[in-house]
Amino acid sequence: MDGAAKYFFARHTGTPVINRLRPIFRTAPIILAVAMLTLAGGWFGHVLGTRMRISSDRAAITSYSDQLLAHAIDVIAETNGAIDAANASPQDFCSPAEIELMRNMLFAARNLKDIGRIKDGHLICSTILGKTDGSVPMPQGPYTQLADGTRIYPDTPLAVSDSNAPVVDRGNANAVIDPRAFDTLKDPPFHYGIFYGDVGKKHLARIFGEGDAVVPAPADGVAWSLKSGILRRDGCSEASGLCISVWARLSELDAFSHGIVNAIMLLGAALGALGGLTWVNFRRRDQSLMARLSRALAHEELTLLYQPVVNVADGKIVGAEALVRWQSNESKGDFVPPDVFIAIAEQKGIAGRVTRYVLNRAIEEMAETLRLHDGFRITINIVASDLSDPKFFAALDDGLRRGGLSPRQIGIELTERSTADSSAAIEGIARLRSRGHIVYLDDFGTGYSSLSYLGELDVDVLKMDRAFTRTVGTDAVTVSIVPQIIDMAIKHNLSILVEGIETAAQATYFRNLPVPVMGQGWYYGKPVSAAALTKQLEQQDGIVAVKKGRKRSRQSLRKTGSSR
Ligand SMILES: Nc1nc2c(ncn2[C@@H]2O[C@H](COP(=O)(O)O[C@H]3[C@@H](O)[C@H](n4cnc5c(=O)[nH]c(N)nc54)O[C@@H]3COP(=O)(O)O)[C@@H](O)[C@H]2O)c(=O)[nH]1
Repeated sequence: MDGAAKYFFARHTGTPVINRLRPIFRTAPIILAVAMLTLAGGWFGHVLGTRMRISSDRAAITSYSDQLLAHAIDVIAETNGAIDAANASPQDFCSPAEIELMRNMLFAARNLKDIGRIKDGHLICSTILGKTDGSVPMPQGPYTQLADGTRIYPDTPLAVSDSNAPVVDRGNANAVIDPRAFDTLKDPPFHYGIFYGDVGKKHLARIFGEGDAVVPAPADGVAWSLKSGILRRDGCSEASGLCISVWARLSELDAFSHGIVNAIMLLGAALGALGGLTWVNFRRRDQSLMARLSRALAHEELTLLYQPVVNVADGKIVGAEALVRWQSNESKGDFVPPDVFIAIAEQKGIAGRVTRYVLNRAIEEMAETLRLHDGFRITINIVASDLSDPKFFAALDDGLRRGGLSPRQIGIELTERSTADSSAAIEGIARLRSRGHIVYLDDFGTGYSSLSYLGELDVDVLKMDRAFTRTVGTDAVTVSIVPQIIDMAIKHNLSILVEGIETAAQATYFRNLPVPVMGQGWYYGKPVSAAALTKQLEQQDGIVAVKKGRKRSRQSLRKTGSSR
């Protein structure tokens, strides 16, 4: 295809467009997720901030309401006191002596404007007017009458001036409350209404405050409401006969609390964004690790080390565990620990590729040694998914055939974790054993299964986790579990491989057990290369491979009497 044809083909199949859109498809969901988390964080911050702000606004309103109530109690006490004293006056009705008496009472009061005597709906005398001609009528406006005969006239035009004030009368006396009695307590943006009367029967008159005719709801207590951006508190006290309503527009309340809400909202948004970016970062890191691992497998960058397994009785090597190593070429030769990349490979579904890689490589590197050392065995670690993966079983068959090995020479290690789905594990283990492989239960005792669960898993060897080995010779509580695990293995007719033997004392402890055990650990040898392990075996068994594919043992050579 020439250039023009290629261009035509590409154009008409839409490839360049898709290629150009690909980064958008890839990044759009990430941007969307981060944006959503940012918005969710902001929303959460806003809700939290608003709650905090409302609770602080409530505290401010409550404190203001308490001040008003305390003052209202004084005002009402003075009013009632003056009316009662006038009614009980020992002087002649509206005599100069009685007017003098009332004037003295007025001077002593701080919140009253006038005190008077009334008869037949007319003011007969008062502290300000003195004795009238009897033609001054009592206020004609609406009033609230209480059970004891008290009448409350809210905001009444006064006879003595052109101002309005609340007037209370009872019996033959009345008192005019100073209309500015609450002026010193005015505190914008708070608004208030002060009601007096019979709280229990909700028979109340507004004596002060703004023209909100709504009578507070609670008989004795407090009610809050938030409507149309107005926060309102209605509080009543039956004992004083007073109800105080205080309200304020949220938008006018303390600018500082607005600042707090905004700050918390921004903090929430920032935390949401941070969470989103961290998630993206982890995802990218996992994905890039995954992509690198995939390339490393394709380029055969992963290597193997082999850790000797010995017969504890005489220290002779009877096997080795293949352990994968990854020195990533792409990140300046960084070592990535196997438990890290195996876990991610398992999550992303490519752990099976690692298992098959390790199996193939181990057979490639160790087949000759395995053929020469009859009782010697290499074990490989597998993951849960391998137990039901046909590719794994095919790779086993293929590897054994290529290496000319018997299945007993390739042992399979699976962890307690991979046996958690017990029915698949039981089936997989049975399949491996029926093919002649020796199956090891790794990390035994670390928690995924109980000791009794062992009976269900038909394995050959129990690998006791090094967490228990470490306790030998110490006072750790778990040391008591070691004999229990050994007993359990004996009871189930299992061989025992003790992991992590690091000291001579530990080696002695396991050597002195009543049953023979295998051991693995730094005391016997750290993981080494295939060549180093082969050398150790050659030294141990006196067997060497003859170069260029002619493989014979010294022993067999000695037996046939031939020399090199
Ligand atoms: N599925 C696969 N899992 C694998 C493979 N290769 C390794 N692994 C698993 O990764 C985990 C870590 O392994 P590693 O870092 O290789 O550590 C092994 C030994 O080096 C270490 N060890 C051995 N002896 C001692 C000792 O005396 N002290 C001590 N502190 N550590 C010691 O133990 C690890 C082997 O453990 P185990 O497998 O339980 O026998 C580990 O879980 C590996 O299984 C792989 O190819 N596939």
